This record gives sequence, structure tokens and C-alpha cells, in this order.
Amino acid sequence: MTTLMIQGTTSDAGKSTVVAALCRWLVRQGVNVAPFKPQNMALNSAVTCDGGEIGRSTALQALACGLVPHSDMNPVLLKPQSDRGAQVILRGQVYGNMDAMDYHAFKRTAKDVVLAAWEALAQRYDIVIAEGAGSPAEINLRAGDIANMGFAEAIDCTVILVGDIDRGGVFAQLVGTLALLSPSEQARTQGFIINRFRGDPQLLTSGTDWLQEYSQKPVYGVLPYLQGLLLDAEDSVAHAGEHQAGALKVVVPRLPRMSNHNDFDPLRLHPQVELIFVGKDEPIPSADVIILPGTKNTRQDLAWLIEQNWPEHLRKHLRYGGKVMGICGGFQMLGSSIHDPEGFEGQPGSSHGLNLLPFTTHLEARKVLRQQQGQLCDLNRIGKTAAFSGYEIHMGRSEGSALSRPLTHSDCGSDGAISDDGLILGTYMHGIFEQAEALSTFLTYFGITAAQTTTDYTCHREASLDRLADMIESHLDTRALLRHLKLI
Ligand SMILES: NC(=O)CC[C@H](N)C(=O)O
Repeated sequence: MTTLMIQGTTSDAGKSTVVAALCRWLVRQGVNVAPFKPQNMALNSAVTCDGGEIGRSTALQALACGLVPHSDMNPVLLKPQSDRGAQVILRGQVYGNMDAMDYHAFKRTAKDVVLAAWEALAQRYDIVIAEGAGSPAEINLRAGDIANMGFAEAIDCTVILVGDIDRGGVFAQLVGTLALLSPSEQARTQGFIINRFRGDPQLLTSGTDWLQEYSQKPVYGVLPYLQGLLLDAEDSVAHAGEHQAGALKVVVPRLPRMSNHNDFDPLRLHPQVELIFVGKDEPIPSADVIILPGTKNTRQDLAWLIEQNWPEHLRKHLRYGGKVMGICGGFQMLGSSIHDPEGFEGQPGSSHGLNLLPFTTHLEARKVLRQQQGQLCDLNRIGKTAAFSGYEIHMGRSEGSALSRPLTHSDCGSDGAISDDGLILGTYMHGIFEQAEALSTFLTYFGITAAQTTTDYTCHREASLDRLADMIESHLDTRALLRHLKLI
């Protein structure tokens, strides 16, 4: 069993994508490979086959390997829910809330959890491609580190460093990062990958030659900037795709603790949809549909919405016949109240909801984590239901008369609600736009009269992973890589 760790010179250097690409390429070579990310900080998570949750980027890498995501693949997930505190998820399950200082002290315990999870993978797979977090050159965080070199040293694996040329200064990034590592960390860093290059590769040669000469380490390859790759972006709301004039306008408030914004990727990709995220103090444009996204802190984000004048805007939007949808935390906001007496998401207490649907929500210690498949209700009154798939990640439990007109049905029962006039709907399901049939049903309901055939988001994701593997094949020194992994 060999583990190779991909670390980056900065956050968002493209580590996750490089790991996904390597995973899919190795699968093509017939290798039994799994992804691993010791520690992740993200509000986008996926439900695993063992009933836990992990960061979405690792879940995507699992799919790249042809595997179902498992909690061992990302044993520590930190979900920030305020400026200081985060919910700590260990091997898929909620451990508790901690602030940064508490977590720093807790890292010793977290390290054991990380090592046990890695051990479990190491027994099942021939190659593990591990992903670092942020940069290994954060010297202030090096003591007790489990996310980058602390992990690599503990299991004694090699490292490849990825630098992002698109943001500039890539040679300084790579050389500077290396310089800040200890001699043994430098020694385990076997070489570099330059990511997101656009332009003429010949112009880069003198730089890569210099880097190899200076560091005495190889550049495994220069990866191109891939356009139009929309792949479960983890930390940021990626840019919209091209859309047609007269497209359906969907507006989403960019909640400070928005979770699983990947829910919107299928809409963003659709040429007949213009998806607009509206941030703090930005003017709220008119829209056909407003969707309130999931959030890690429902009450605080609701207070933010109120402060930003959204309730008045929502009421006006509804008066003009616009539609409103809420997903998970956004759904909870549509009810009359949200109670968090134990303070799972911040100060204990209750908040009034937007009062658009008659139901209330209580936050409870038990977190619901499950994959779902079932049928949407007959949204468009055409006498037939549409299949959907999705997943639930929430601590809230809702009840009230609104839930007697549910949006979805599955083996686990019914979920969500639709208002009597059909203008307001809500659901606990994330990923509900992913399946083509569900997406066309929603688009018709939202007002697109002749909805173009929608591609299944799952197929799009598969095609993107294949594109990544092609990129590895054509731009990396794959023989050197195979030698490095002791596969030849
Ligand atoms: N994913 C979500 O939107 C979660 C909603 C809410 N924070 C809960 O835990 O119930």
C-alpha cells in the first residue's frame, strides 16, 4: 500500500481537482485507489454509505475512484457556524461544537482519529491519494498539525506540491513553501505540479527548468486551465455558465453560513436559467424564483436576511406571483418559528420565522444524515410524479399543518411542504435538482414553458471526471508518477 499526499501552496490551488483527476486516471490504469483528506473545513458535505458525512470534495474523489463515499475518507470535518466556532465531525458523526482554541487543544485526539481512519483505508486499497488543506507553510499552525505535513510525517508518505499559476507568482509559491518546511518535510516533497496554466507552454519552460535545477526536484507536469468545469466547488460559489437571453431568473441570497450551495450547480449549468447569488448589501434584483439555501446556522442567517430587508422583498415578490423555495435551513426559515433551546447553532433561544408556511422547527441533538430516493409530488398537475434523488443533513425537525401537503415522498416518508396557492415550497432534500426528471419538473413549475432537455447532473459530473483523467494522461509525466507510486 502506498500513500501519496497532494498539498497546495495556497487554499484553492486546485488540490481537490488534482486529486480527483489522479484518482480517475489511476482507476483507468486498473488501480485499486481511494481518496483521503485528514481534515477539511467546509460547509458542503455529502452523506456517506455508513450514515456519516464528509466534505463534498472528498466524496467527489470517491466517485472518481468508482467508490461510494465513506466516513473514513475524511475523518475530521470542521463546519464553521460562527466566526469563532465550528461543529466538529469525527469519522462522519457530530462530536460537538468547538472554538478555534478548543480545537487546537483537541488536535491530539483528532490525530488518533485521523490515523485510525487512514489505517482502515490502507487495509482496503492499494493506493491512497491524500489531500492536504490550505498550505503546509502555515508555520504558526505546524505544531500538532494533522492536515498537511503533520499527517505526512506521521504515516511517512511522499508529497507532491501543487502551485496555482493563474493567480501569479507560482515559482515564489513553490520555492517559498519548500523553504518553510523542515529538512525531512522537504525531503518527502518529491516534486511539483503547476496548475491552471493558460497560454503558450513554451514560455514556461525556462521557469520550470530553473525550478528543477534550483530545487533538484521534478515538475511532474503543467496542467491547463480547464474551462467550463463545474465540479462540486467546495469553498466558493463558482461563476455562472452561459445562459440564454430571456432565461428564467433564479435569485439566491448568499447567506453567511450557506451550506451545500452545490445544490444550485444543476441550475447554474442550465442554459435557460440565470442564477444570481445576492450578497451583503447588494441590490436584490427582480426574479422568477427566489430560493433560500441551506445554512449551518439557520437563526443567525435568518437574522441576516431580516437585516438585509429580504422579508419585505419576499412579500412583494409573492404579491407579484413570484415563487419562493426553501432548501433545508432555508426551508426552516419559511415556517413560523425556529427553536434551539440547547444552543446547537449559537445562543440558545427561539426566532420567529418568515411565517410563509404554517410549521415550526426544533433543533435536536440527533443529526439526520441519509440518502433519499423517491417521487416529487405532482407539481405541475399533469397527473404524474417525477423521480428525484437527494440527501438530508440537518439537526432540525419540523412539524405543523404545512407538512400535510408534502413536496416529496420516499421510503422514509414524506418531506417538505407546498403552500395552498402553490407559490411557496420547501424541502429538507439537498441535491434535489440533480436528476434530469426532477430538474425538468421544477423548471416547468418555475415557469419555463419549453424546458430544454436537461442533462442529468450525474452524467455531467462523470464527463468532467473523465476530462480530468484525460488531462492527467496528456499533461503529466505519467511514467514518473507510476514509478513514484511503485506501480512500475
Ligand atoms: N443543511 C442545512 O441547511 C441544515 C439546516 C439546519 N442548520 C439544521 O441543522 O437543521
